[in-house]
Amino acid sequence: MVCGDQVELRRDGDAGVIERLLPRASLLYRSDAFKTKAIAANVTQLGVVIAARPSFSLELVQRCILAAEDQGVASLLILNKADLPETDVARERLLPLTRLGYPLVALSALTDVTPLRPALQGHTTLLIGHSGMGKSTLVNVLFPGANAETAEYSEALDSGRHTTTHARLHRLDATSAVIDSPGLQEFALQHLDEKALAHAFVEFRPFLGECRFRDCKHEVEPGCRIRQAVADGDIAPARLQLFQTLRRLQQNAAQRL
Ligand SMILES: Nc1nc2c(ncn2[C@@H]2O[C@H](COP(=O)(O)OP(=O)(O)OP(=O)(O)O)[C@@H](O)[C@H]2O)c(=O)[nH]1
Ligand SMILES: [Zn+2]
Repeated sequence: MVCGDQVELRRDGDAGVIERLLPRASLLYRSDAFKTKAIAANVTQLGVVIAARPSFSLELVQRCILAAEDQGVASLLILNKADLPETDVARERLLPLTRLGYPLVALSALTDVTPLRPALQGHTTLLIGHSGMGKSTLVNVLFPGANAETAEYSEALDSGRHTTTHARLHRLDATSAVIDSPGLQEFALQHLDEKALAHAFVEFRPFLGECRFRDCKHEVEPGCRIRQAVADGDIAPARLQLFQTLRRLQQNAAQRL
């Protein structure tokens, strides 16, 4: 069982006995060099916490979104530290994603998180963010008393305590919740095969299955519909490049097994 799972309980005096694990609407995975492990179930929205400072990796943000897409989970860009003057630059760097339709909410966790609240409504949101983006600050403001570890504690995590981190679900109201997982910076992607990976790129979807060759790698093959879409301006070249990078990584991972 993982965080976010839903179960049927049977009452047994003061206790409850888990009778049945209900089917999962989604399941997200984390991974290290050795294995891939389920981290949270039934997430309906991924909240990627980003900030202008320290600088963030656009590739990492995209990898998280792709893992979510694979599970049919929506993504929300949470641009924190909006008080920083470099925020406009960060917003511009995110244009390739907002253009694809991923919503962006800018806020400053230090001063006011209200811009975020409507976006959390009705969702089970899993927060993810690279160290220093302010995810813990945000969780602490949303859930006073939850005591999410801020910077000092995370450094202890980096010194070899990764395995003890686990996800925790905080309820906002009857239909909304936020899952935080200390130390979680990335989801696993390498378990996706080539087809699933291509499908995770939302803008590829209308063209998939339309290449001349069924096993087209969208590389040099004639009649490639995806490369045609890039030429037509329907797919950004950088996104196809990211796909190729991840496809090769995934191929190498498969060969190692
Ligand atoms: N200027 C500004 N600083 C912020 C904001 N939110 C958080 N910070 C600062 O950013 C730093 C990192 O915040 P944390 O909440 O510890 O970051 P985190 O993303 O949880 O990082 P880890 O704990 O390392 O995983 C701290 O010094 C915060 O005070 C904000 O809205 N504006
Ligand atoms: Zn193709």
